Amino acid sequence: MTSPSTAPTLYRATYLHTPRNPFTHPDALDAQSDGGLLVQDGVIRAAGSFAEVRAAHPDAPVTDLRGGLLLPGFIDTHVHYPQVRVIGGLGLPLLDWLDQCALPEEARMADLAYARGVARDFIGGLIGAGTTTALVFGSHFAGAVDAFFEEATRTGLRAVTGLVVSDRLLREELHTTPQRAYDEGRALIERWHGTGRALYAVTPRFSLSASEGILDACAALMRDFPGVRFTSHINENTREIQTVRDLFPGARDYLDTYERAGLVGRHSVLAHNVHPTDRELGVMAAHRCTAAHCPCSNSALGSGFFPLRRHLDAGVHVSLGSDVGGGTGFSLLKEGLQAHFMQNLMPGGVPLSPAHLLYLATLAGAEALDLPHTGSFQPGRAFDAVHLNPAPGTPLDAVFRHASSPERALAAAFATGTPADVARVWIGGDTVLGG
Ligand SMILES: Nc1nc2[nH]cnc2c(=O)[nH]1
Ligand SMILES: [Zn+2]
Repeated sequence: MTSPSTAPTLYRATYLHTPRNPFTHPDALDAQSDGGLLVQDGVIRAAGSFAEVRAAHPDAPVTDLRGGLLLPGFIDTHVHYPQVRVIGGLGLPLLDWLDQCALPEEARMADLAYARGVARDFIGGLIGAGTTTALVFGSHFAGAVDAFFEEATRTGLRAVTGLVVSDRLLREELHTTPQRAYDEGRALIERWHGTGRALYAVTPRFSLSASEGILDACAALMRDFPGVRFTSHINENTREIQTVRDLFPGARDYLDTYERAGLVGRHSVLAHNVHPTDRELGVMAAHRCTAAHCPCSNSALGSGFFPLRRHLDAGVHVSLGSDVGGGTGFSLLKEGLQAHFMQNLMPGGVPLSPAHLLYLATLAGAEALDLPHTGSFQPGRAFDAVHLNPAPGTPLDAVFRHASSPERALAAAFATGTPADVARVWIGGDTVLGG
């Protein structure tokens, strides 16, 4: 039995979205300076100019959002739940930062009451930045992962997450065994995968902290529960890469440590990939897996410049991640700007237009996570949206009021927008912030 329909709403706004990929389609950006989106039961039913949608739906009540910009909700494809309270540990390279900043805090997640508070801080931060879907690196503790799914359910966030598993070289209290990794993962999958908006992601932390046995346990979960997603880290830092080489002498490269276990596929999202080989890029493209680019983190931890051109030339799908707390905050506007800066500064960088940045922050994530009902404003998709409406008197407000085109306003939103400019957020048609 389907539930009865609710009344439609016609949103009137300057809106922009990328129904296509601007790296392959030159006219990918759809910008409506006076646009209309008809939403019913959380789904976009009609989209276009306000005049056109109005004419077809003369009786729908109108919500007037003019004055700001309406964008699809942001999709963050790499962000760590237990690290929200340690954002800002600047000045350390990856392995020192893990030892000194991240892992001591992650050990605190053993305490369920603590974890519940962190889950609130974390999801509040995501939604406050306009993020409506996230692939979230979970906790090493199953209770903390439960707490996360509960908070995601309460808030309405579309969340893909799972138990983080490791069995070497971290801290003793963060280690598990292959059998426990499988058993706890299985219980979490059965409880949460496909429940409401929640999906499960099998998550070995990185090969550096994983034996072959634990990677095999991850592969067993992927085999036994088709449809769960996979995420981990790869090729982030040169010292990390050398250590992985030493730990897996039989592997051709870092990717091969995952590939041999059968963990590289259409539902795999590998974060960073700052230092890939050509072989790795070729295999990632062949398996249609995604590289999650985290430019603020790569800058803060000094990991390096992401070779976007090589990914695109090889045909590897790329999405965006904030990588909180190696990253510096939840805003995908800031990540887009930092990606733009880094591509500008590196030899052979890819010039990124506002359309590229919007795509990376929205549809690219939907494609990475295989969530075709999110990521753009095409009719049939869920109404996941963020309304940027800067306070009067702010520089972004001045640009918005004088912008010569919606695309200019979009560029300014990436250049100077922050969570303070997020006025309202919807997920599946429900207002989850503001309103
Ligand atoms: N940036 C980052 N890289 C990692 N590699 C393994 N764990 C982490 C983490 O927490 N953050
Ligand atoms: Zn990470």
